[in-house]
This record gives sequence, C-alpha cells and structure tokens, in this order.
Amino acid sequence: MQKIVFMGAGSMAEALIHGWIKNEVVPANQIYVKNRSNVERLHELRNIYGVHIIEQLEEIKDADLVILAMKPKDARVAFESIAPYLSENTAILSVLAGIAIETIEKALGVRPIARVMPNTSAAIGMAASGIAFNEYVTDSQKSIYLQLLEAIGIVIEVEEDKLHAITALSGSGPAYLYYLLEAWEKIGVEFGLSKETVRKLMVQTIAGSAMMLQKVKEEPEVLRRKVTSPGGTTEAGIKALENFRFNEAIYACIKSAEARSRELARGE
Ligand SMILES: NC(=O)C1=CN([C@@H]2O[C@H](COP(=O)(O)OP(=O)(O)OC[C@H]3O[C@@H](n4cnc5c(N)ncnc54)[C@H](O)[C@@H]3O)[C@@H](O)[C@H]2O)C=CC1
Ligand SMILES: O=C(O)[C@@H]1CCC=N1
Repeated sequence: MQKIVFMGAGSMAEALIHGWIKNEVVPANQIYVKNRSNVERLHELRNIYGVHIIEQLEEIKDADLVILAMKPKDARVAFESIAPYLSENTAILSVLAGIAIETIEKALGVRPIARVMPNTSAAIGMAASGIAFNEYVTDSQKSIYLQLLEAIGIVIEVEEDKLHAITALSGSGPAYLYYLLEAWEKIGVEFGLSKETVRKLMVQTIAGSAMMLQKVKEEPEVLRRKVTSPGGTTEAGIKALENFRFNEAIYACIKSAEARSRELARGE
C-alpha cells in the first residue's frame, strides 16, 4: 500500500502513525493526513513524523487505503465529502466505534472494508485490537492489515457483531483502568502518601498483575486466591467490594458500553 490517507488526524490517527513509523512498518512518506478544519494539527503531525498533508480531497483519488479516523458523530458528513473522490481500487479501514461495515458500504460503495477497534495503548505498541472484514477483503489485504495492527500491539480477528463487545472491553478498557487509578490515588493521598508514590506503586501493580497473567498462565481466580490470606487484608478489601456489588458494577459498565456501541451502529 503506497498511499495511506487518514481522514481525521486526532489521537487514534497519531497512535497508529507513531506505531507504524517507529516500528518501520510504513514509511512516513506513504502516510497522508487530513482534518476537517484544524490545519495546525496537520502541520504538527508533519513536523513530528514527516507525513504528508492532504490539501484538497481530490488528492485521495489515488489512495490505496483510506482510514476513517474521525469521531462517529462526524462520520456522515465525512462520508459525503469523500465519496465522490474514492476510486474503485481504494480500500477502507475504519476505526469508527460502532459504525457498521454495511453503513460504510452504503455510503462509500461496495469495496474492501475492514473495521478495527484498537485502543489508545497503540501509541506505545501495546494496543489490543479486534478486526472484522467484509467479503471483498482479499487474503493478501488481510495479512497486510494484521501486520499493520501487530506493529502496534496484538490483534484478534472476529465476526463483525463481536466488535461491539471488543469496543466495550478493550476499546474503552484503558479508561476504566485510568479511572481505577484515579480512585487509588485519591485514597492513597488521604492516607498521607504522595500522589507520585501511589502512582508508582499502583502502575507497577497493574503491570505486574498483567504480566503474571501472561507468564504464569494461571486463572485470575487462582492468582487472586494466592493473594488472599484467610482473615487477612485482601479478604477484608474483597468483602467490601462484594458489599458494594463490584461484579454487578463491572457487568453494568461493559453492558452499557456494548449497548452504546450498538446504538451508535443504529445511528442513535
Ligand atoms: N480514543 C480511543 O480510545 C479510541 C477511539 N476509537 C475511534 O477512533 C476514532 C477517532 O477517535 P479520536 O482519535 O479519539 O478522535 P479525535 O477527536 O482525537 O480526532 C478526530 C479528528 O477527526 C477530524 N475530523 C472530523 N470530521 C472530519 C472530516 N469530515 N474529515 C476529516 N477529518 C475530520 C477532527 O478534526 C479530529 O481532528 C473515533 O471514531 C473513535 O470511535 C477507536 C478506538 C479507541
Ligand atoms: O469512547 C468511545 O466511543 C471510543 C471507542 C472506544 C474508546 N473510545
């Protein structure tokens, strides 16, 4: 793919660009960026990464791949603006949360379309992505997409319908963990520790627990029980979580995010 155009040059576009250039999967001179109005942002990306700026939509005519990376609420207007300039051979990769492949086919024509749900950890090569394809994506295109996404983390191919669940779990997931950290920092400070100390301890705790799951290959429940001494501190903490219906809260969190993804797919 010689010419890859990002429609929308926000944080997700930058995470992908950063990962591809740093890992030398796509050279900067094959990447083009376009925003709705923020030209300063385009100059910023050009200065940092050496990518090209699209000045006129006509320049997307010879693109091999157009990446849809605007917010879902801006998608309709964006589709209308680019549809006249897409050539038959241009493939589409969408990172739009909740916008169905069928909707994109209707707006941009039947062509190879891939839908990916990455997360912001792409910026440091640690994304967890799900990807789904329509029937026109060839095997060689699929392997290119998988390579592009492996450069920024891990990727799992799923049926399109499952992308709603992936959006709710790993797409939004970093935000839940940051939210948890915000709460830990607040309580740690109340106990007289500095915010920096709590952050250092808890970031390592999250990273260490994740690595344990990856390396030791035991179930989370088994690892949890190993931490929990009978009558000890962890047991007291977990009891409090249970009293506040922790499992129900997490269930409601993921269910709500999954349902919102489905609403977005219906244009609500
Ligand atoms: N931020 C995240 O954690 C994740 C975001 N996504 C998806 O990635 C997409 C982008 O999200 P962010 O990068 O966070 O948004 P963002 O707000 O940082 O960037 C979106 C950019 O699109 C531009 N834009 C809007 N309308 C446009 C148009 N018609 N033509 C060209 N550019 C246009 C805006 O000017 C803005 O710079 C969203 O659809 C979101 O659902 C997916 C996975 C994770
Ligand atoms: O909140 C959102 O809609 C997007 C999708 C996953 C993460 N951010």
